[in-house]
Amino acid sequence: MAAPFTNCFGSQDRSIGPDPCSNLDAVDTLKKIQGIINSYLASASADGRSAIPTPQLSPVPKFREDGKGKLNPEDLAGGLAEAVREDADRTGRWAARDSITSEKMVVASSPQLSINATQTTDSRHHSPQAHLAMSTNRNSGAEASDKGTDTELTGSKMEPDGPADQVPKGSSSSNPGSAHGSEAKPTSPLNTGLGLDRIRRLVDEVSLKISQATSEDAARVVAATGAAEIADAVRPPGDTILGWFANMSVISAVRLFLCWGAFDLIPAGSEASITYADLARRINADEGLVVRVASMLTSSHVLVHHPPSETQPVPSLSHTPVSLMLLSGQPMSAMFSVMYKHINAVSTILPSYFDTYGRTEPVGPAHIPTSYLAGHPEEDYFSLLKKDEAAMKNFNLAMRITSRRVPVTGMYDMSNVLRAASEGRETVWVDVGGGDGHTVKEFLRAYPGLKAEQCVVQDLEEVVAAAQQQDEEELRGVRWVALDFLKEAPVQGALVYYLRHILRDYSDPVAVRILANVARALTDPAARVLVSEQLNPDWARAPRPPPLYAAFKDFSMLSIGGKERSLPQFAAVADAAGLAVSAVFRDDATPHAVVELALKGVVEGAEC
Ligand SMILES: C[S@@+](CC[C@H](N)C(=O)[O-])C[C@H]1O[C@@H](n2cnc3c(N)ncnc32)[C@H](O)[C@@H]1O
Repeated sequence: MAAPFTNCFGSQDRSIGPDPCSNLDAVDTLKKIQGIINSYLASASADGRSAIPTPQLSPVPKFREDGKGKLNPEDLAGGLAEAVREDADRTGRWAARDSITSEKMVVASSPQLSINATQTTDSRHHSPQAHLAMSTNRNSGAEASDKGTDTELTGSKMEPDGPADQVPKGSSSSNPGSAHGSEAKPTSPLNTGLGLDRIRRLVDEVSLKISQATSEDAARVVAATGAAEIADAVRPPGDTILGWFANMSVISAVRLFLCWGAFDLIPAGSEASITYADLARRINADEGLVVRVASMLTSSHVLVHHPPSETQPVPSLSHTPVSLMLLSGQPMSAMFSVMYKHINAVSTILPSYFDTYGRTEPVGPAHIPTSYLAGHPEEDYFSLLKKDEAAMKNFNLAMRITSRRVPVTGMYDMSNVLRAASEGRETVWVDVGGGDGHTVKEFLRAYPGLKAEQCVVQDLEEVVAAAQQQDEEELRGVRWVALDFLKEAPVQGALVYYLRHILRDYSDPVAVRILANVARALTDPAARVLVSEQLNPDWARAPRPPPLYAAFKDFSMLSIGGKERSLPQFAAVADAAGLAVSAVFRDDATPHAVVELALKGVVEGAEC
């Protein structure tokens, strides 16, 4: 590993943030949140129920089954309870299996799944029984930890039974893990999510997770996620839906300001602002219209509103750290355009897409929602992108976003890589689908022992040509090689083949094709393929719903025919490509991980 340094949390920092010891103290912030929640809890009714009223719904017929008429909700609660009990049993087994995961695991047997490259459907065929038997790697050198697959809050594995108030009426399940020792209170499905137990549990979870965070950045992610979850638990249910409308309006206003170039016209200095009138004049719009659109952005804290004052007699607008990320040329601004298309624009055609292709997961690479939206369903995502230079440029810029939620370095144990580099190995690192080289750059920065000359970046011809033109100083010496990873093997003989955010763009059959091509380049038994992506639990059987960020990333992948995967799903595609999982390295604040693969037969215990 690279020389660890001690951060303000007194432990090895695993994140490369601009300022891991910034002024925000996540622990203090959490204490304040706790104070607010505690005063709320103190004011809640004494019978243990939330002070938030249960919504009064119209008496519509609810549970119909094949036209056989209404089911008795009481019976349903009993039936549900039974189903939940069975599920809890299964869940318990899965949680137990997942809880033996450690920083580094060795696959002791190959997966029970098989996928062949011509298969046309994917995850629905994955048997829940498919699993990997795992044991702690004696060579890892990393302290074993019982982290669950997700370390963001909702996905945590701290309490496998899930919140007590998610147990439907009639269930005998109790809540032995509650920090308060309270028994699960029977609730009707209508009351789900409104109980005090859930709030107490969330507050405890946030506290615990923050105390476990290894860096300020990681603590911030956990505190922010936790605060949002607590807010969700406290919020009156109608407000939740009204909140969606507000979010839709914020997105629409951001898009208008981006299209009008309005963010760029606001001066960026800390004291600087622009009057509404001046902004309206410069974008050729009515001032009244600008005020209405900008109000969405000031009320959502994207921009700051300055009322008339003695020094500034006319009202004006200024930037926040959020709007500064939306300036032209900023990766997050470029990502907004990508996500707007993948999520918002695609949502307008999704029902028609599934009517046309059937309600199945897209298998791609062609006939995916984004190509259907573009009116060229026969094209795949990247072929369409290649034809639009501006869109391609925007996409590559978007890939550069740096966020603690999508880490690059800090997860993988680089000892072997650095040893090979110091021994003068010619080709150490090949970044397959490495774009403009921004991830290689992060590795070169974080691990000076690795030399640019020992690295190769491979991508589509157009992307490589554009990257070479940029001629970035930090990337001088890196070898650029054009390749189509759907058809060709990368350069042979490297120690590491690194695929970050590649497999998630594709369905299983296509992912197998890519991995099989990479496997053909592995000439050295020590060679490893590193898949750096989100690692999901089996969401349908997980004790808790996924973290919102994890869920949205997977959902947005649907529009390009891709998906985020669980470890058994990664193992299955690897197996079909002649590879096996040799180790897993998890991030400490997000579900991101590096899944290490080796040729089958060279991994300890793996079947040939
Ligand atoms: C989602 S981006 C990931 C980029 C980079 N690895 C990262 O983590 O930011 C996918 C990358 O794969 C490249 N790509 C797409 N199709 C490809 C193909 N058939 N052959 C080679 N590269 C391809 C894209 O140009 C893009 O750079």
